[in-house]
Amino acid sequence: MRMANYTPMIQQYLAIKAEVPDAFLFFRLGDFYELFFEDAIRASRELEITLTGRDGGAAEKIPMCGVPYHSSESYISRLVQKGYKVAICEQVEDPSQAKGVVRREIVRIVTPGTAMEGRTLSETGNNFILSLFAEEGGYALAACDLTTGEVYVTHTRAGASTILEEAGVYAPSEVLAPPGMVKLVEDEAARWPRTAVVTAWERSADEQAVLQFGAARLDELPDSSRTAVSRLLGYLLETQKRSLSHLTKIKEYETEQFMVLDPFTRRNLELTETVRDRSRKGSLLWVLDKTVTAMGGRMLRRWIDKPLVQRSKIEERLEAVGVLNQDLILREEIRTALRDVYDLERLVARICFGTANARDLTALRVSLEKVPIALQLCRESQSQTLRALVADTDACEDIAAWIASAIQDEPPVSVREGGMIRDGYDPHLDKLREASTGGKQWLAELERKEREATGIKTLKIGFNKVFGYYIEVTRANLSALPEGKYERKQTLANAERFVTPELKEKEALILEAEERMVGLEYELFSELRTRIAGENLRMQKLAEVIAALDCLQSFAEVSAKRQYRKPQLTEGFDLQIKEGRHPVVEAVMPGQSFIRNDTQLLQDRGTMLITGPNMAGKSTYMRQVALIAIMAQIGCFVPAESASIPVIDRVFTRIGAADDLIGGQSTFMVEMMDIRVMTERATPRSLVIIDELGRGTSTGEGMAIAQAVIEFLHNQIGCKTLVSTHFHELAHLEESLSSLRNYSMTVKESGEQVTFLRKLAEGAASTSYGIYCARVAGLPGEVIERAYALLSRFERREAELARETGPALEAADRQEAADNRQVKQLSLFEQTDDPWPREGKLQGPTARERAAEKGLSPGRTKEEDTVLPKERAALEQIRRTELMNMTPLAALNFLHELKQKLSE
Ligand SMILES: Nc1ncnc2c1ncn2[C@@H]1O[C@H](COP(=O)(O)OP(=O)(O)OP(=O)(O)O)[C@@H](O)[C@H]1O
Repeated sequence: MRMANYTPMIQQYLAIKAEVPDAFLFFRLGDFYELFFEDAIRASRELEITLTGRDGGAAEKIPMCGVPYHSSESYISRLVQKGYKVAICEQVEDPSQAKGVVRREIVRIVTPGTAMEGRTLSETGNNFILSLFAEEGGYALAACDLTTGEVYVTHTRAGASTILEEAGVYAPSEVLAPPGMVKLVEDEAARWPRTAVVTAWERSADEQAVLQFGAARLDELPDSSRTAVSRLLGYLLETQKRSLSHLTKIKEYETEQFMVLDPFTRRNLELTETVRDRSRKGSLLWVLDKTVTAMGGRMLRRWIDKPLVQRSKIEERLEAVGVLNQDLILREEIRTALRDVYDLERLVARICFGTANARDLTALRVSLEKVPIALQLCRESQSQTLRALVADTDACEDIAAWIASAIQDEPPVSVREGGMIRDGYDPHLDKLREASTGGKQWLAELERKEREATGIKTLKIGFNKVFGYYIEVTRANLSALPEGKYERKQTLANAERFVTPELKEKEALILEAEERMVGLEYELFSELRTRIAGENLRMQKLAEVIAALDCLQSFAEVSAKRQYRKPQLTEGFDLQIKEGRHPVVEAVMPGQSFIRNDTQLLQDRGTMLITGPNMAGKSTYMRQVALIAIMAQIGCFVPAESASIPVIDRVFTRIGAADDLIGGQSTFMVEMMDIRVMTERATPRSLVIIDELGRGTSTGEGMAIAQAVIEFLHNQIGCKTLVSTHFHELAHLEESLSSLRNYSMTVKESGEQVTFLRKLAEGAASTSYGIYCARVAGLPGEVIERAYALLSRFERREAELARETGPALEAADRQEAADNRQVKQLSLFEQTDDPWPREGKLQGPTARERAAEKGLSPGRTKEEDTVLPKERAALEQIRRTELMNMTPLAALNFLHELKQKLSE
């Protein structure tokens, strides 16, 4: 690009654009923001706006597109929502005063993590920007929501995966990372619930950090956390280019202070959004959220994201929920008072940011006026927790009074056109107002006098922006106007407009008063806004109390509405639930149709192996146990008649296999990686849930892996474990693993009909009803009959074979297991830094290989010798196919293929 040829303005553009190569530059030109060159081409595509060209001094026209200044916000937020950054470049001097090109500067860079308004923000969710930092032996994370002023920081020695896992909990929209970590973060971010822009960033703002948070506070933080905060602030200041006075408080926490829930578990349990369409509806949050304030809604989500592990803290919450649950009137009064409380956190942030208008101040006043009622209700309540929560709370009544005395009840949106400040607030403003009102009276009087003097009844005095005040006379009456005194200003179709020296003189006075009034109002408003901004810490504290109160009442409300019961927290091992229900499945089912089930995970029976056909309710049951534990630890009542829950340090789930295809890895590989993480991290205080382990590989291998994993969890870790499997052959484990118990989801068979009872019973299921499911899915009778015939033949063969070779095989297996268990299991889940363990390590010898070594042929039975190979293949295909996951069309195609193969 040859700069020399460009006009001075384009040269200015290029110089500014060089400062922000990774952002769209919105370049202010009069009433438009213009984009040029590559930015224009891309923006026209992204925003669907017309691309034009402009002469810029070079031979070819420069690509250009633009958006009007007054509607720019929606365009900016559309780009930001798509993950782009937008730099806003304004004219910073009065064009009429400028010599040469008007001076322009970037006044703010809006990025996904720093958007203060627009569609990027949801009212019920935070918008976090994260800063990660790594140094030898430690990792730190600082998180900030600029719209609410929250800043959190944590650090860990546990490794990158722990900090990345923690990062995911924030569902950030933007992450700053040291250049060396960017790739790692991007890979991890692919699993997060929302898209995050990852920026390489290393510039710190150490001095500003001291000013912002105080040296003493920063000194308390570990070095790595301090750097993460400082870099975050550096980025915020560089992009926002303004005061961030609402960022004052850093909240530090340890990851171990909360129950650990890895990203898979969060998703699988559908804590805040569903797996299928990522909607809030259908999630645990959706059921539990009865909050009435925006900040309560956000806090509830954080509570669900981070269940507590400190029993006393959980019990504090449960105590308040208990009182509010019992006392309907108190709960209703609190809800009513809170309903009128606006989003204090975001109001305060806008006030500090300097973007709040008079309506925001009114909203703050209305909110603050309701707060004392809510606080008083808590103070007088039976709940120790509620009383402690509000004990030292400052209701900020003085701030409400300031606003009440200054701001009109219904002020305009604009802060530049007056009409915001009350009479009596400022003597000078009152004087100007009097002058202006006096002037208007004078005009009315003049109109009356002129009508009298001329005898023209329709004569009137009006105002427009170009000519100011004028006297208007219709054409028909012009002749009645005396000569000399009236100066013609404007001619309309059937009227003429005049001015008189007297009118001109008064006009100057009136307009000057109005201009000064508007200016003065803005000054008074800004001064008040700044004064309130200075009190942000007090208001942020209050907002937090209100949010917590809202969450507690929300738990109480939902617990009362859905007949949840208070769980008993314990320090022991045993987890017992009587008549438990799944909170979400129950909520979407009509009436009382959800079938309740008990759970007993005790010291001597801590592993439940659940068999049962597809659709019997195994997954629902296992999730229900995890959700009840989580609900208890966030301090909510639980959907059960009674529940005794030991504090659980981590819930690990592996549920469902179809939707975890990341980076081209097979579902099975993903499953094995998850299992590896689990074997590394689970402790005796963990709850492990594994659904359909090993279904992604061949039956023999799948079963072998399932058994090895169950044995490992049972023998090496001793955690509470729920496993569902379609390998009903695994039921024999009950004999060798002392704490394992078989359960099944019962079904009722009558004739050819199978009814799912959804009731858990002790003992294993005898069959998996796969072919029954195939029938329900609509496969033709011919195939079903053939499948049943083959199955019974296989079962006969199996029984015969077991009689013939069973004792020898079992003895060989037992011997081999005894010899190799330790070695194999350890190599299977060997701790390694390699995130993708090599296949050899994962799989171990197959049943077939082992059998071959021993000269046996368990994988190739007599059945295989008697059944035609193509029938065998077809049968295997039916066995492996997940019919319930198929569309009717896919099932039909599948059938068609089968039939073709069989008739070949
Ligand atoms: N306790 C219950 N009471 C009433 N309905 C239930 C219950 N449990 C499950 N269901 C219903 O049964 C359906 C199937 O349950 P679930 O997915 O848990 O079965 P599953 O045994 O895990 O089957 P699959 O192995 O095919 O995943 C659920 O969608 C739910 O509607």
